[in-house]
Amino acid sequence: MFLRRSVTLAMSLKNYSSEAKNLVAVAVNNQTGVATVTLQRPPVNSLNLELLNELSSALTELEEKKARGIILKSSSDSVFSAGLDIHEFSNTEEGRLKKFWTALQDVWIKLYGHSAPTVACINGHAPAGGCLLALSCEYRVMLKQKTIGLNETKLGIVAPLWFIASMENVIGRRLTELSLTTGKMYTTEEALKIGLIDEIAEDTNDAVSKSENFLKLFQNISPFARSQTKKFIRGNTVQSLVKTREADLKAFIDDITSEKVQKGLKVYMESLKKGK
Ligand SMILES: CCCC/C=C/CC(=O)SCCNC(=O)CCNC(=O)[C@H](O)C(C)(C)COP(=O)(O)OP(=O)(O)OC[C@H]1O[C@@H](n2cnc3c(N)ncnc32)[C@H](O)[C@@H]1OP(=O)(O)O
Repeated sequence: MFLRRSVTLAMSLKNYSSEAKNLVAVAVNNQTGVATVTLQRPPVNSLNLELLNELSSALTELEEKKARGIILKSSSDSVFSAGLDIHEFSNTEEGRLKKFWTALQDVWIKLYGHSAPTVACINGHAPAGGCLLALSCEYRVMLKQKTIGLNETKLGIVAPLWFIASMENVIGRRLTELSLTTGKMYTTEEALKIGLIDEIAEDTNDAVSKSENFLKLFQNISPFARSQTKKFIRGNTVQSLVKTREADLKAFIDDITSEKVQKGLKVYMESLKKGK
């Protein structure tokens, strides 16, 4: 019965792009029903509106098709995701800004509360929004010699409450406060020490295999019992954004379009380019 469902899943999943480019690829293993969702927007998988929309559709379809697990990874071995595409912030066209933030909220709500067990296979650096995606999963395997963290204060911006909650639910309030206020980027080894990640991998193959091993823990667990338990544990966090989406969107638009933040972002982008 399970095998039949898996085959259906594999056959019905398509590439998630409404455009010519595919920014997110989904591959489902016929035997296990586990989906590998790969971010593929070179050079750094920065999250723009189109990528977020594709990721959101992929997560919906994997929910509908009852995927048995999700591994979220990058097509690059260097960067998992550089976080939100900073170019979206300088686009002050309000219509697009609204769609962009709403798409990010959608992705977070779907990923954080997904019925399937989720693993972030962090095969590269994961600052800011990249770290948020990883924190939204249930388990994190990260390549050695990379960095991860919520560094928003370094850009002169304030991480929304749901970014903060995502970290707090993993490493606790004290460390979250220190991490966010200082905009700390942790090395892989430091991240393991504080519980921000669960395992270190030598390379991407090793990371995928460790991610698959985590998902094997659920082979003999009822998917219903597992996902309901996850819902009980994560439900309040998800609801806190669901109930305040409009206010959160307004706060984002007000913050990001302010002259002070725009100036700071310009300086940050220049420093990124100089850092080459
Ligand atoms: C008020 C509401 C709160 C909003 C919340 C925001 C959360 C966010 O996610 S903000 C985004 C924060 N992200 C970062 O600070 C990451 C910045 N990037 C890096 O640190 C590095 O790029 C990297 C460690 C991820 C990768 O380093 P690497 O040496 O491999 O690549 P680079 O040469 O630095 O970058 C290549 C290329 O990509 C551009 N770029 C990098 N990050 C972003 C980004 N987040 N958005 C847009 N573009 C990005 C970088 O400028 C380079 O472009 P050029 O080749 O044109 O110079």
